[in-house]
Amino acid sequence: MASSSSSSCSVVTPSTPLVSFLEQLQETALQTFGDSNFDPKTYVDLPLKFTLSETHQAFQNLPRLSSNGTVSAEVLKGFINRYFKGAGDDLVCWQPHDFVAEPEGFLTKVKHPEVRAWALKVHSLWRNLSRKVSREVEKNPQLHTLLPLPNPVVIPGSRFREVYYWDSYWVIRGLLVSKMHKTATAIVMNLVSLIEKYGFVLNGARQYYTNRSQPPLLSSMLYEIYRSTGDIELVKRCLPALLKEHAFWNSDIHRVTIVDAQGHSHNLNRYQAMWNKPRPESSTMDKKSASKFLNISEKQHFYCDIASAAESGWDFSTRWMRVPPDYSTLATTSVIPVDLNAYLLGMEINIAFFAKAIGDETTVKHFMELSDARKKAINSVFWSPSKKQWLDYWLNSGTCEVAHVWEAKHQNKNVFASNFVPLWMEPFYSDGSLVGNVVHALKTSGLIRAAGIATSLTDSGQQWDFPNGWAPLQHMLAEGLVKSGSKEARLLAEEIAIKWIRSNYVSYKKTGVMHEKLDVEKCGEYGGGGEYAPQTGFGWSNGVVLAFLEEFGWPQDRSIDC
Ligand SMILES: OC[C@H]1O[C@H](O[C@H]2O[C@H](CO)[C@@H](O)[C@H](O)[C@H]2O)[C@H](O)[C@@H](O)[C@@H]1O
Repeated sequence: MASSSSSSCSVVTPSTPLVSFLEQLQETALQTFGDSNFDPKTYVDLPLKFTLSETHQAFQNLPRLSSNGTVSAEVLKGFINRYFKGAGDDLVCWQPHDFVAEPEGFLTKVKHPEVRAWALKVHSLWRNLSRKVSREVEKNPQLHTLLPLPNPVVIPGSRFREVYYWDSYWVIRGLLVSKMHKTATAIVMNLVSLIEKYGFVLNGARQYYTNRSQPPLLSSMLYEIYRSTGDIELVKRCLPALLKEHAFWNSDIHRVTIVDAQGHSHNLNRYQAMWNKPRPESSTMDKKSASKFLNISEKQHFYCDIASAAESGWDFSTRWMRVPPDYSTLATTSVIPVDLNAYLLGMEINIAFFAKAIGDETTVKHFMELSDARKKAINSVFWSPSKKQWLDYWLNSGTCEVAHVWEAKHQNKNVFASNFVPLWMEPFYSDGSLVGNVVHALKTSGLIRAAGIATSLTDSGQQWDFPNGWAPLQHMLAEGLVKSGSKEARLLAEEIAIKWIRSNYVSYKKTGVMHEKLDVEKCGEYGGGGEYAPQTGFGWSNGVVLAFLEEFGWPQDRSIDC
């Protein structure tokens, strides 16, 4: 069965000759080196030393083995050394000017000496993760898939050697705890520069990420910085870009109309990449996964659904599969996701807030109306009165309906941490009776495990599923609970934060590094699954540990061990 969706996936961003060539190199490298320890992303990150045509010519002239037409390992290694710099060599290490080893007023509520020493270590990791795009990229952009950016960046770490959109939100939350307001502001300005150039914030700052975005949290980054600096000039500078980003997310490809049980129409949004080919950074894998589809349009749909899952940040998860855990039934563009619509509600509320701050009443009125409408849509389409949480909504497959008629059976009854993300948004966390119900639903959901909140209840082998726990999910849910002002909700948030901090601490002590994701079944163990080896560094994990320690502190007499 082809992955089908109600969308045509017909909007496609053109690829560049450089990316297409590097994909060819990636394919050859897989044939030559084999798939053990093979990371396809390495090859599309290689900066060229000479022009593309010289490099291409030399590649075509490589001697092939007469037995099977491939290139020998020795020849290919020699070619790569001669014609390419190393992956990541086009970023230079950078020492942020606003970093100090122990900032004044840093984590005053952390009294436990070991935890405090570790928190200072985590704080110091900003120096390891800070980079500047090298001048070379600006001078010769045609030799690099890395995109030039005006300011220094903070990267997630390891294979993620460029800036990422939604990761940046939790990096900024950590930087604010570290009193690094300038670095935080520089990150926002980089993302604004991407909107000015491409019309939206890219998944990451690479040529091969220009076909999709990621969960839209730029307005929330700006909101947090403004709350801590009061920098109104920054707000004025960023607001036009936010309006442009809002238009991007509400354009035809992302917008879906649902007619609810009472006959009211609601506009909601979905993820949809502007792409119908293998993702260049994982091209060899995507081609293999799509090989079961014989028909070209089925393949194109499948590729679009893969790239759209990457746009969701949840790449990959049973959330996007019509028949979980069968990866070939991925149909991301047929899902209206709860979390995306919660983020867009946040964006609309934030834009109204910024417009108010600068005295633009017309924009305030327009965005208040939009946020009211979205709140109603979230209640009508996603809310489940019996499960007391918000459920993703499946669109009918293979239809071209302009408006979809809501049916209860299309709500995805499976439990995901994303079902609770609306609680992170003011209209929901400030509703006292709703909060009580949602807290009860979360407590009994099965998601809260020994070492944090699980992503889902399905162990599919995909990284955005059980038993993995991800820093952003712990943070959004815990912060929503705290903001509700309910005592019971705060206690639950604190329980989640304590488990998460302990597990991060113990895994750090065992391995000497911070991890991208953790196994919530086993305190102190990092996570796994998915298409690449577990990564370390790690931007959002560091940010969430610092944000949790700032909110909850750590008393001297509380054990930090698992
Ligand atoms: O190379 C495979 C995929 O990797 C990225 O996704 C994962 O890492 C990101 C950076 O930490 C994170 O934002 C995302 O949530 C992770 O799933 C990348 O974003 C994908 O586009 C890419 O295909």
